[in-house]
Amino acid sequence: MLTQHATSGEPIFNQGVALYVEDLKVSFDGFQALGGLSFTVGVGELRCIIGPNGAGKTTMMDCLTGKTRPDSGRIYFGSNLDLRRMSETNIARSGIGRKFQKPTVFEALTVYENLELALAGDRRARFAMRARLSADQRQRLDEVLATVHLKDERDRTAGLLSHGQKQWLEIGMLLAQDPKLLLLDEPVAGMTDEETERTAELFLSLEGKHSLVVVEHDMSFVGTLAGQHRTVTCLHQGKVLAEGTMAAVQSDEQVIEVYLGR
Ligand SMILES: Nc1ncnc2c1ncn2[C@@H]1O[C@H](COP(=O)(O)OP(=O)(O)OP(=O)(O)O)[C@@H](O)[C@H]1O
Repeated sequence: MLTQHATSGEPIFNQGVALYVEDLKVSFDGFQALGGLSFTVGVGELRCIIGPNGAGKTTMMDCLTGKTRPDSGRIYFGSNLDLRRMSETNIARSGIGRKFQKPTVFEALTVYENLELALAGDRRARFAMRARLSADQRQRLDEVLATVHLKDERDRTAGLLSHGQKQWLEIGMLLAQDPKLLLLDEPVAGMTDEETERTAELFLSLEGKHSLVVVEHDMSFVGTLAGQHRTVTCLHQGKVLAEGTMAAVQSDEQVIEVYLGR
């Protein structure tokens, strides 16, 4: 790890680590939401984070995006960027995209127009016109449409999409900006079983091209994502309680005690 870290620019992934979190602590009015959280996510890794309500998952995501400032600890993106010293804007520009639980697409615009806005980078820019896109950009959006299963809905008003399709559109809006790290907060909440399955396929198809951190309570979805080999991290009281394969975490006595139940 370098001793001098930058506060803007692109992450350098020369050590195979996309995200490095060490001993992160956050308190709200004396209540400790994160109590020494440490974990790393590899470049191109798909990592699921689970844990009971109040475990600190959202607070952790808020620290990664600069929304919440930790009291102490370290967060590095790549080997060079010190996220604790970066503004929310610079963190987003460096390639960290976050999707919140509730979709926030522009309902009155078409699917394609939503993607155009995302590509423009500034979601307030309501005048991003199709004609202004370069051939490369149009190709990129076509690829995104295919990736998020919305090719046939391209000219549909976003407000008319199903809940699952709106979630995919929002993921597409993130992908339009080609983030290196995607943070996804309860992405399948409220989805039908079929939509959930397709979302798992989508995330698995993104593995390797992006690093993904998925916070989710739906254990069957987490099981599909984790398969036999990927790492799952279980948080409890603002710390890592257990980390390992799905099978290992699911059979961990402490995880059963505080989260999965008997
Ligand atoms: N702004 C805040 N002010 C005070 N307490 C907060 C604040 N944000 C979070 N907390 C508390 O910190 C703890 C961790 O909350 P957090 O939302 O990070 O948990 P979580 O793991 O995301 O839970 P859930 O699964 O319910 O979303 C909770 O006890 C919560 O009440």
